[in-house]
Amino acid sequence: MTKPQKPMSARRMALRLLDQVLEKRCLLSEVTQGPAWDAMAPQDRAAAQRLTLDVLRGLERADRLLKPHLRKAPPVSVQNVLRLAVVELCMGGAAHGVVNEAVTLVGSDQKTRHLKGLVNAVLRKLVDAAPAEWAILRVPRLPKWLRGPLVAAWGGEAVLAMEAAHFAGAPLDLTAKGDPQALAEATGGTLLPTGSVRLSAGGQVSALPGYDEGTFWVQDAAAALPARLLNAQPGETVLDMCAAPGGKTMQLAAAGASVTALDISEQRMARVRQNLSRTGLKAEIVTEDGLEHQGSYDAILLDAPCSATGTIRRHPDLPHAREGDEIGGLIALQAAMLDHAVQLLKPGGRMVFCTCSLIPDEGECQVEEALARHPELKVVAPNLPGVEPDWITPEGGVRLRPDYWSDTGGMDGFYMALLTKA
Ligand SMILES: C[S@@+](CC[C@H](N)C(=O)[O-])C[C@H]1O[C@@H](n2cnc3c(N)ncnc32)[C@H](O)[C@@H]1O
Repeated sequence: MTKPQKPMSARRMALRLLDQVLEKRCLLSEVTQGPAWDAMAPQDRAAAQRLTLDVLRGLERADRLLKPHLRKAPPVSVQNVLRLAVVELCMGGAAHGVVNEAVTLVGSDQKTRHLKGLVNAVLRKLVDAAPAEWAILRVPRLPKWLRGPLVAAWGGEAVLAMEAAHFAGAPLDLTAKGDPQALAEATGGTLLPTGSVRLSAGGQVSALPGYDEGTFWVQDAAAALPARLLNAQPGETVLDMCAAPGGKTMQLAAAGASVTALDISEQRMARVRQNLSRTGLKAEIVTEDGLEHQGSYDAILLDAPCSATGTIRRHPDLPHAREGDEIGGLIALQAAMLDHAVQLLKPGGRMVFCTCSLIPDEGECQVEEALARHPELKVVAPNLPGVEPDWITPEGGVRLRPDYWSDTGGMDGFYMALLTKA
């Protein structure tokens, strides 16, 4: 009989995740699963995830602190041990424990054991001065593949502000199934002008009052706006054309609409089912390619697949795991889905097109081009509480950016437009 394996420690798992993101270019969501992950206690999984996110956000600073002490770059797995240790030291970790743990981690692998002395020496040199130096280094920059297009679209100053927002990370935003004021009071959160409830990050979501009863779900304040813009009415037939994991499906169902939640991915659809079951909300589930779907709806929400570059505050793995080469294909898919959604919409019906992208080709340009292809479409000016006049774009959509609301915790980058079909 094989002996059951001891669950991995949070640091060891964080290193494995960093290797997979930085070497194999996987997204964290693709690798935070599997037997080793499942075997860990929930608090260790949370700690591993937090350490990984901290290192990815601070990677540029960690490398700048390490560089003067490394004549030659060690193997990536050892670099990651050093990066993790530096980030922990600079974020207030106890020096003795952090250094010992790093040396132990390098020593436990036969291939890197010979580098224990180097790791010990480098970290001991950094222990005293690193935290103060860390604090004055520049805010980590986005990689070139993304920074270039963003500077072209929004200007250098705005991109610096976005990078500051990415580095700061994101608070925890909730959407209420019912009264948001009551949710804010029950959870001790702040009611935001757009109707979401904001809490500081770090708490255990499932321990919040009302979680088991399904009185809320986690959803960034920006991501909660497209469904509000669609303003589904009780009894209306609404298609959520890219539904998983279901944040917007739940909003539409909570509004009393008769919702069809469609997504191409069966695996992701499982999350929609879980979310609906926890919140006691109802939707018809269809697992299908949206481009093949047939039907006729009063309203459609098209939250199209995109580069997700608006979510880097919460997913700092994305700029490291991607290089932008998939964006051309995504833009073509978004346009095809928009065209198909127009066919599925009843005359007089309305549709929200949205993407969690910061790249105008996936937002503003899509709507401008759809208006040219479909003379029967018109943009309706948004009329939503909390939406500031500066956020409205020339073609009539809403542009949200991570550097907005900078004093109160920011928001994801998003684009959305409400369209009606004559
Ligand atoms: C941005 S996510 C949707 C997020 C979701 N609306 C929410 O609020 O929770 C995009 C989704 O599009 C789905 N998708 C990609 N291509 C699709 C297609 N051809 N038809 C339907 N869904 C598709 C992906 O599986 C993914 O779940």
